[in-house]
Amino acid sequence: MSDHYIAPRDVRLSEVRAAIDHVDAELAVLLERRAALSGAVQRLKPVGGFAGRDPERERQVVEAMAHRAPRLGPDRLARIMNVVIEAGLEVAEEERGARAR
Ligand SMILES: C=C(O[C@@H]1C=C(C(=O)O)C=C[C@H]1O)C(=O)O
Repeated sequence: MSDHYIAPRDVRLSEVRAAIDHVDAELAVLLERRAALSGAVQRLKPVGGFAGRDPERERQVVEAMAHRAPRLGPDRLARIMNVVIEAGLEVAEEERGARAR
């Protein structure tokens, strides 16, 4: 076997990793867009940011996503979306602080 031999499994691995990189690139764009939309909502609400958190709305978000992501299921999606939502609220609060300065 030469040093340049690439096992079929490795080809497959790099292909699948490339597919993951592609999905992650899309995910990053969607997460950035979601954070911007969440920031817009915070500016429209009477009480925005962490103080205006709406658990019922967050539950609805997860429930809707669970229909589209049955493999992940509602419990894992709730954990994922909690992090995503908190990240959006953090960005909104940082930007609000920057605007106030
Ligand atoms: C964006 C909102 O504010 C917060 C952030 C949410 C989100 O990122 O999906 C959902 C509910 C709220 O906790 C909203 O009330 O719709």
